[in-house]
Amino acid sequence: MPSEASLRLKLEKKAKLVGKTSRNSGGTKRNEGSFEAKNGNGGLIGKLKERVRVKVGGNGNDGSTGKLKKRVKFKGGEEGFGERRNVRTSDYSGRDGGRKKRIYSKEGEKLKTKDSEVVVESGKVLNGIAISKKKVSLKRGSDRKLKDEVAGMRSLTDGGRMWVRGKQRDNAGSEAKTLNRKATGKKESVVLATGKPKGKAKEDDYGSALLKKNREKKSELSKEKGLKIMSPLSSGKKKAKDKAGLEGEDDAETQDKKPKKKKRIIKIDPNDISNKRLDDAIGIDGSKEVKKKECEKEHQMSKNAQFRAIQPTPEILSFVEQNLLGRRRLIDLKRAGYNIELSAPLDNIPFSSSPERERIEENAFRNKLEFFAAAKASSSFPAHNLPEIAFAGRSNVGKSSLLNALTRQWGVVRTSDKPGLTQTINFFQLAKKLCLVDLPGYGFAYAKEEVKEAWEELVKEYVSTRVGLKRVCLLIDTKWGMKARDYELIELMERSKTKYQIVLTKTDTVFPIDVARRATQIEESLLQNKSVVQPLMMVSSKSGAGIRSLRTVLANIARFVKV
Ligand SMILES: Nc1nc2c(ncn2[C@@H]2O[C@H](COP(=O)(O)OP(=O)(O)OP(=O)(O)O)[C@@H](O)[C@H]2O)c(=O)[nH]1
Ligand SMILES: [Mg+2]
Repeated sequence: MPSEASLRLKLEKKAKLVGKTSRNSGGTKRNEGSFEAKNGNGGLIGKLKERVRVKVGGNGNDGSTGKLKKRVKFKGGEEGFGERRNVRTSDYSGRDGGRKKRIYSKEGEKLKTKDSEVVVESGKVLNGIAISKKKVSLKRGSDRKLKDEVAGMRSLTDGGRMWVRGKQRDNAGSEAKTLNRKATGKKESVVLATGKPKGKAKEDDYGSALLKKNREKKSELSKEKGLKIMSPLSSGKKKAKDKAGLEGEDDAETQDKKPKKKKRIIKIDPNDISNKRLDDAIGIDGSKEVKKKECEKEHQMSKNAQFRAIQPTPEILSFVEQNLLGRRRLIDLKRAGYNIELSAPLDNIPFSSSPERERIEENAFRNKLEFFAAAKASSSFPAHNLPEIAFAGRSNVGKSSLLNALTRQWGVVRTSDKPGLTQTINFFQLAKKLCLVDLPGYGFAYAKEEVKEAWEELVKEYVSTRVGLKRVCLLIDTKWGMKARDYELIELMERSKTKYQIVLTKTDTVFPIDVARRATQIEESLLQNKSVVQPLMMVSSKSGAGIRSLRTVLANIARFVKV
């Protein structure tokens, strides 16, 4: 019967195989068969299926003594098997013959045998064989063949690719090439690198059959998964190739087969108010507030940059220099002959000739400054029988101080570094010649909102309705410039056709160039205004700079005004 004949044939084949295996374990033949590799001391048998088993004779010529098996597990590379694979190798020590042992080697760990040492250098390699890793170093010359066996194992696990290291690279490499060529042919064969330059790997029926089977299985797998089987070792090189565009046709096909990732496009529904978008909400860390602050800072910076870009007119620059306006060192003033012990030293007129002094003494400001009325409401304003000059401006700008500086009568008008000291309209007269009016300030002040509003209303009423008001000195802090409330008052005075003159105060707090810049800036901003009186004045009640000039300008009002 044909079935009996085939059974008999199979039995005979098995019997043959058993005979060969026993010969190999004895170490008499070397590298015979694709799955057999032996060194001088022992045998190695590798089986590549889903698992690869390697037996290495640990000590002595009898390979049977070293039968301890280890299991090496590694994951297939990205383009590799795509599944876990097990590799079994024997323990190099060979002491615990026949007993299986699972060893997970770590990086740098040395696996010692009696005659050899295997060092795993890096990575996830879990055994001294280090199939998927870079370097396996072996010590002692006698174990060079073991190294070859390891290389042979690599060749197996690389799916037929030869991987030979060391001195035998050239020879073994050539062998590998030959055998690879064979493998690509119709008759598939698998070869172990023997490590012997002169030795030639021979095919074994059993081994080749196994490998063929294995290859078939792999190819089936790869077909199923649409992936090319590659070892983890070769995956790096493969990537490099991919980059260089050296991909073969097969690879290109494989790439084509890979499903392309679809880009997720998130559409925002403008009508959806269920969830606020990030832009609409204040971040948990207050990012919106931070952004706002940054914007403000940028704006501020740009404003400063704009201010620095102002080119002062030559007239203003010369005025600043002549009147020693701006921040000056007291030592310089002392050297120039000014008495810095006195208030407003620059108004001392130390080197003035007597006619000059007389002229100053003659004007209205030489007279005694007298307080005569205070008003909290328009109804309590005093009768207007003198030409009036009012001093308006933000709180703490230096209105009261300027009155003292102009008359050089310190202490008549109360001043304070606390904004909001003057809370009523205070009327002062200079010997029945001139009336000076100290107005409450507007803007920030230490007072209740309703009280401040009342002041503002009172000031607005005064400057727009007061009969006999000849000029309003609108005081602006040189450092800060014009603010919104200042423009508000200007608008009001423009409407009521009240004459006003801009006076920059506290010029001693900034550099001379900045005094000139501020003056130029304000003059330019008020070019269209009709009620503004030129020139713009610059003073410092502290240093006395510019006080004389202002005094002269204001004294002229009194001189030419007939009440
Ligand atoms: N450095 C400097 N400080 C000044 C100058 N003029 C006034 N001050 C100071 O500024 C502060 C406010 O001065 P005041 O004259 O009270 O200001 P104000 O405009 O009357 O203030 P309110 O009455 O609150 O509206 C005081 O501490 C003064 O010493 C000046 O020209 N230079
Ligand atoms: Mg005041």
